[in-house]
Order: sequence, then C-alpha cells, then structure tokens
Amino acid sequence: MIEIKGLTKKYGELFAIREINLSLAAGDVFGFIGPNGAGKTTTMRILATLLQPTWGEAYVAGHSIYTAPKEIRRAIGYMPDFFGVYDDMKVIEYLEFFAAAYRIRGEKRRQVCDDVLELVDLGYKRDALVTSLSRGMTQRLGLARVLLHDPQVLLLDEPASGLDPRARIEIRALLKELRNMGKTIMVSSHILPELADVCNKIGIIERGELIVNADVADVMKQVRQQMVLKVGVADRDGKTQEDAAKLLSNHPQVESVEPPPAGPATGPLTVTLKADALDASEVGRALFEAGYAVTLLKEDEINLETAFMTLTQGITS
Ligand SMILES: Nc1ncnc2c1ncn2[C@@H]1O[C@H](COP(=O)(O)OP(=O)(O)OP(=O)(O)O)[C@@H](O)[C@H]1O
Repeated sequence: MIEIKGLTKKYGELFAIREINLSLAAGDVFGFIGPNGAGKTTTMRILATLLQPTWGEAYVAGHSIYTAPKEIRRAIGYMPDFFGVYDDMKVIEYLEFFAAAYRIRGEKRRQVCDDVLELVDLGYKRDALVTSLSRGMTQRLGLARVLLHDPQVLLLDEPASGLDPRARIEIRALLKELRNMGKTIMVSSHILPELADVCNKIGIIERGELIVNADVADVMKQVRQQMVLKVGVADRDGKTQEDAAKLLSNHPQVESVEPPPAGPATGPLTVTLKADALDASEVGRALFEAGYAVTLLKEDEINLETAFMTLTQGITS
C-alpha cells in the first residue's frame, strides 16, 4: 500500500528527510515517531502528493507520486497536523461541503456524512457550529472528513497533539476501529506511548533519517529473549516471600530472582527464567508444592516504550 525508496527532500543544504525506505502492506498500522522537526510532516506531505521530493521513489496504493497524483488523492485520507475549519458552518454542513468536493451526491451524501459522524462519535454535534467544538471534537471532525470517500490509506499527522488525556484515549480508540476496518494507516506522533498499542509497525525518525523501522512483535522479541515473571507470596504459616525467593533462586529453570524495590509497600518478586524454560508452570508448581501462599504469578509485560528505549539506546541521544 505504501512503498518508499530512497526518499529525500532537501531545503538548501538541509535534509528534511534523507534516503527513507519503507514498505507497508494493506492493513498495516505504522506509528511514525520522532521529535519536532524530524521529518514526519515532510514524508506525509510527499505521500499525499502535496510536496515534491528532491529524489527518491514513493508509491501509494500502487500509484507513483510522480505519474499518478490524482489516483493517489482518491486512495488516501490525509489529515494534516493543523487544519482550519470554516466559521459559521454547522458540523453537518462542513462535512457535506467536503463530500460534495469528493463528488458524493444526492441521498448518498447525507447518508455518508451521518455514517462518518457516527463513526467518530459526533452524531450528537451534527447541528452544532464547527467553531463551538472542543479541540478533541475538532480533531474527530477532521478524521470524519478524511473518511468521507472511504479511502484505503490514511495519513494522519499528529492526530492527538494538543489533546487532553481523555480526548487522546478517544482518538486511540478510533484508530483501533479504523484498523479493524482494514485501513492502512500511517500515524505520526512525537510520543511513543500514544501509539504503542495501536500499531503493528513502528518507525523512529530523527533529523530526517529513519533510524528504527520494525515490526512491533520483532522489537518485543529482540528486547526480551527470556521470560520474566512477577511472583507474589503472602506471609503465611511462617513462610515469607523472602523464603520463596530463596527457593526459586535454586530452581533449575530460574536465572535470577530480584526482590521488590525497598519501600513501605512491598511488591512482588521479579523472576527471570532461563532461555530454555517453556512457561511459568514449573515455578508455580515448585511454590505450591512447598506450601507457599501464592498471590500472584504472571508474565511481566514489557511495554513498547521500554523496548524502544532499550533498542535505541545511544542512537537517539
Ligand atoms: N518549507 C520549508 N523550508 C525550509 N525548511 C523546511 C520547510 N519545511 C520543513 N522544513 C524543515 O525540514 C525539517 C523537517 O520538518 P517536518 O515538518 O517534516 O518535521 P516534523 O517531524 O513533521 O515536525 P513536527 O513534529 O514539528 O511537525 C525541519 O528541520 C524543518 O525546519
């Protein structure tokens, strides 16, 4: 759906983006992470055929940005990082205006507008003035607008920037819904956690260069080769969590046992299994058989943020 080869944009001597390569298949959700000025908007504007690269190739839905910009525009929904809404227009009028621009006519136009409004949960604001919407609602209206012509590919430039936590969560939920509809999505953010659970692929761009480009699943695997468990044991019948820690450190499948950080509230043990351990069952069995009151036994979930911090250590500093 998106194929980029050696894509480069220069402004004078400055490389806004430099030799970017990227390949996204149908249904991929690509999180494009980078600090301000890294080159995310430049890449998206080139894909949206609004900006010419200095050199390099880019195809969207099989069409070249050089020879088939019209076809690309039909296939994409591009939501820029900043967009204006017209004064004195109701939400429904705003959408109908754009639907008309996409040549959606007659009965169908009203239906499509109502459908996308429902999708972004703005049905109840149908007759409100666009200028009366909150920033979160305006962003959702912006998303509704780019969905009108049912594009296969969505290019969303920082859709959650400037939103409060609740509105950010709503945007994330909406992205998941679009993902479930099978859309191919490139979505940018300067904050990784914002996109972590939405994407299956992640790219990190810094000073115009794509320094990480990977499947989320591969990143997780690379960062964690061994299983790590959180194990909690209640003090009961003269047996403590500390005793359990000693027992586990001698277990053949256990690599290491770490106590919880010191403090008033005691947490669980962190137990790292050896690379050949299959699952947590042997640890559980050992504790039960020795009569420990196990209150917690679960795999420690690594989050994507931690994973990337580990992977990009030294690269991004
Ligand atoms: N029209 C322009 N003329 C000169 N330099 C530009 C122009 N547009 C962008 N740049 C530069 O290109 C680089 C990449 O900018 P870009 O807008 O793509 O970054 P970004 O990752 O989208 O940042 P942000 O998160 O702030 O939107 C920056 O150094 C920027 O200053």
